[in-house]
Amino acid sequence: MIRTAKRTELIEVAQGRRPADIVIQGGTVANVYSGEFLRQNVAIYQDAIAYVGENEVAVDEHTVVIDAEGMYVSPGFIEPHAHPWVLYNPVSVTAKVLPLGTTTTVNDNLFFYLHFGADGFRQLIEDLRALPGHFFWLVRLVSQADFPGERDWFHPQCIQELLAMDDVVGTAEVTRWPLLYQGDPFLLETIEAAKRAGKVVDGHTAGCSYEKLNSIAASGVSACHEAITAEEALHRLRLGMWTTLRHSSLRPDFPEIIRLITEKNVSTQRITMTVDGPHPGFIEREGFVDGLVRKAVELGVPPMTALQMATINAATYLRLDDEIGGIAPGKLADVILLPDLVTFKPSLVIAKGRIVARDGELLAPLPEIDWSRYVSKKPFLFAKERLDDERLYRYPHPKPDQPVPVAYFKSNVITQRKEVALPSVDGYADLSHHRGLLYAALIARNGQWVAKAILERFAVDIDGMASTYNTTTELLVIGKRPEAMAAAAKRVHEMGGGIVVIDSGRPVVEIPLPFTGMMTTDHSFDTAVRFHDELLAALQERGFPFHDILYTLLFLTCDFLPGLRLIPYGLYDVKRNEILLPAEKIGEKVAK
Ligand SMILES: Nc1ncnc2[nH]cnc12
Repeated sequence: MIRTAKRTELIEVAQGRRPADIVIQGGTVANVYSGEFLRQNVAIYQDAIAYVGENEVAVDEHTVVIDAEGMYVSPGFIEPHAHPWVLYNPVSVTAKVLPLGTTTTVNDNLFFYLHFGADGFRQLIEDLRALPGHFFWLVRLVSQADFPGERDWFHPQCIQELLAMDDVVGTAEVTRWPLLYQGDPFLLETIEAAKRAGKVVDGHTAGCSYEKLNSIAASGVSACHEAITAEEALHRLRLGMWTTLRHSSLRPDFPEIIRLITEKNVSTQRITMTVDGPHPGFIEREGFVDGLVRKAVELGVPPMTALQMATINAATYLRLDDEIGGIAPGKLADVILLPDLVTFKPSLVIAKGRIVARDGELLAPLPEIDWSRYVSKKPFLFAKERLDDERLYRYPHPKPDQPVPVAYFKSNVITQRKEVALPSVDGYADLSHHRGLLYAALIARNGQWVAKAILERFAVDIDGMASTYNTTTELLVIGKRPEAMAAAAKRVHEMGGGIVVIDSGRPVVEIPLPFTGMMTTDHSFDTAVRFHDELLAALQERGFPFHDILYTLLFLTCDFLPGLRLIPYGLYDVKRNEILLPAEKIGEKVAK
């Protein structure tokens, strides 16, 4: 990491021979190394901490002296597993969470890499270096929905070149973890290379048994955030993995999982926490890492332990503890002032030695990003009129005596295969007598294929909606009326990506997402919150029975969660690893 303060100068400040830039006086320092709270002064010089102790340090007329009487002085929070694309974008989410005390985020690169490749992603890394706070990356090794050419796109050389960058601290979660279990050579070689480069290997072992976790640990995975019970978390801890406790909008699991600490009496040294890319409304109402600390303490975790998990533990896992994660001389000056250890809402945030936020207000300037670099000039490679063809959305059903596999939503993101007998009209399934069944189609943005499914228990009364917000970022279209589905799909096509809901022939929700089809280019976080809240309300009014619509859309097209999914190869049964209905080529017959 780059530090501008020279060590010789830090030594001079520590000895009172050079004035500090910032002095925080009279506060109680949370020493996350020793686990003590100590009444001490902290001196900052340029971007680093120079002194922590009881002495008065040298000041001059330029020194900012902060009276921290009655306050706790804590290291800035670290989010070790962020997904900066949930309608918000890297800039707007940083603007939101920095004033909440999160001075470091470590971010998944999935959609940036999928859309821009290694060169474009490198450009984005450079553009985002101007963000206040620290913005690190984890790089994906595979996508979340296999597609033809995936292995060429995620080329070992590209990945290894990215891993050589200082901004990249490791490899990102491999959601298709059975590949690791089977010892996939590309993954194992890249993991080995990452380790040789001193980087971490983030994991994603949802639903993995203790026995199978042994193989995953053996493959080199160093952390996992997918435990949903205290027992599962303990398995990961015992097998030497850094265990990241998750409390997210999709899975607010702390009340259960925190029992790892409050009941099982384990060492917390290798436990960290994540909000795992929550939807914007969740951050608005529950906070970010501050919210995790608050919740953990509310559930009985001692405040020091919660602070350690949110700071030094994360930094140590990330191999950044020589630079960040604690308040000590020589470390980068990421410091927050907390009026109490209940709300954990900082009144002042210092990142890299600069005051970047006060009382929840961002003070630091945001970088001017030239978004036109990242907004595709041709988000769809076919004319929108093609989307009028209703056969794109109808499910083929040439043999009415045989049942049709239906994806039944058991929960927000888990589906179950059901076999349903349906009538057939002109070779297509007729859903008109089955309230609750919907058509779903995933249409390639290049206009070459469409994958189809029938859904149950999504939103019974939805006429039509379309969304590039899904893990393929292709055009996902859902509804009970093909003409409304076509209208929604065409509107998303016109917007160059986004989400549209059509009811009774008119749009009731329109969310433009020109940045990869997942994000706005708006620097205002409030815009993302408004979009999210409108979408969830519109869907719930139309029968959506769950709490997190964005994750339902995101994962309907993934290839790793049970049971039926729409992926570029077709309708996919994940457990059986079987394509039940191959994607149709969109030829002259279907789309003229
Ligand atoms: N696996 C994942 N992919 C995309 N966004 C996410 N947010 C949380 N988990 C995610």
